[in-house]
Amino acid sequence: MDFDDVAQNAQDVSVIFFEGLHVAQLKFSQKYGPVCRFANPASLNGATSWVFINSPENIQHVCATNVRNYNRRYLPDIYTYVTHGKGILGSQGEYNARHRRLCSGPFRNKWQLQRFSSVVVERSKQLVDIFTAAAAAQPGGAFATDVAVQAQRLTLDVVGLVAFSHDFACVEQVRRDLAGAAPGAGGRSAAVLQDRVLWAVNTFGEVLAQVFITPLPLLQAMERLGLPHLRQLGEAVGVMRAAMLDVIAERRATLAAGGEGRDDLLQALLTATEEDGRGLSDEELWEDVHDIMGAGHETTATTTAALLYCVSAHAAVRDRVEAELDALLADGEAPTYESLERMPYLQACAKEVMRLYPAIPVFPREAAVADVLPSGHGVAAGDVVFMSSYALGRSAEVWGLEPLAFDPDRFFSPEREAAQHRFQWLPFGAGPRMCLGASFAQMSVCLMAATLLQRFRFTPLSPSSPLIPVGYDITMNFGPSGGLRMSVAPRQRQQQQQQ
Ligand code: HEM
Repeated sequence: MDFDDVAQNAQDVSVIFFEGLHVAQLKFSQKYGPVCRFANPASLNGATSWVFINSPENIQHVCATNVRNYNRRYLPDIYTYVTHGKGILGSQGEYNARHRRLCSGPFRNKWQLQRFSSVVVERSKQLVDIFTAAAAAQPGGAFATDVAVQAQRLTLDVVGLVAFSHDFACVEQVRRDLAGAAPGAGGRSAAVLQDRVLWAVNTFGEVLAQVFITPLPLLQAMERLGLPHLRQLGEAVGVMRAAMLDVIAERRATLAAGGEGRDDLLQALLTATEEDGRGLSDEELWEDVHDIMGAGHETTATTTAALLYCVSAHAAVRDRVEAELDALLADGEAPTYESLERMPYLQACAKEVMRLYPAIPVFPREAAVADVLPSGHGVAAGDVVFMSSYALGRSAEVWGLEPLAFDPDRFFSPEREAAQHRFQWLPFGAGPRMCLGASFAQMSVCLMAATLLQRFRFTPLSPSSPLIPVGYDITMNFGPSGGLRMSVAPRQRQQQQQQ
């Protein structure tokens, strides 16, 4: 079947470049239907065309039925430039599959997840204590803060502890922040940065986003000219690499001396061996741990912040979440891994948040050979097939009328959930390159939100609209509204309110 040709006029190109691929994908599906072909505007990687698909049936074909033809993730040239095909995110084929196997173990294993859940809850409780003190210090018993910044601090602590038992102590920074200085304005506020490693983590993400679709020859020219972007990127990678190699050397020395190991990702990787008995080199180890931190930190933070916002901005939803938490947990009792499954409504809220605000909005693949999609549209060898959880999540064809309404019952009502296609809710992507931290992320987001919503009521200040105006660089951010500023006040348990 021919494409109802072809999205490539100047207006369409400007949507891609100025509004982003995720918005383009949504707009093109509204304008041209669920499949459209786009002559590659940047000639990246020599691919012939970009094919945008936005229907669960076609996505199922690419990510499951004929996945062999699409098992290469399309990677912008900057990835190859930085990672040289190493790490999990920037690699392909057998290297990627091998490293995914090694790294995903701890994030799937129930025992490890349970252990990681205590890290999440302990650090969230520390934040609760800090918030409680900050509220008590205010005459009105409430204070205002950028919840996106605080969620970023919380998740950076959690991911550091879980990945390599390093405590960034960012949550402690919240205490100092609330005691005096004005709260930071955005997700990457300078106030978050406590040491050079944190500077490096954030600079890495920022610069990567700035040169995201710059083709390789241009990157090489920028390097020759010594432009600041790439110099900063190189410096950030150098700082992260040196810090991580120190941690690895220290841990290897402890193990060699018969010292006690740790229950973290690094330990799992240090002791992992391939069938041929070979372990990972230090270089391979640092790339993998770095990727897990990079992929897991901001994604989990922004999702948690968006969840706190959405629940708080919808009074009826907030009342149901509070009722669920108060019925389940006694006064002062912290949520646990086990109690999560008895929070179906909060879990439904988290899913609804990820439908509207997926932290990573697109997941592209390259076609190895020519193929025909279930819709009858042809794909040529080398085409890049773009799929977008953002466009899928906001599609009226997929979700019915009012796709932008925040309605957690889509995932709470068994009948409504049963009517959904298996490939229509995909915030973690799908297929062999799907997010390997999905279970850990869902658990962390819900446990952090439960610990905070159990004790506080959040009131959105800025923005205050039901729909959050989000932006995307590599991952989602709240730049368009300058953060997620909310007032935070301790709340009474619902039973107490009724007395
Ligand atoms: C709410 C939080 C998160 C969201 C929404 C999210 C989403 C995603 C998405 C959409 C992808 C690309 C999938 C694809 O191409 O099909 C991805 C990849 C990845 N994610 Fe996550 N992620 C989250 C948290 C995490 C966490 C906590 C970790 C680590 C513990 C993690 C580790 C990874 C890794 C390593 C990859 C690359 C996989 C590969 O290239 O083979 N993510 N994530």
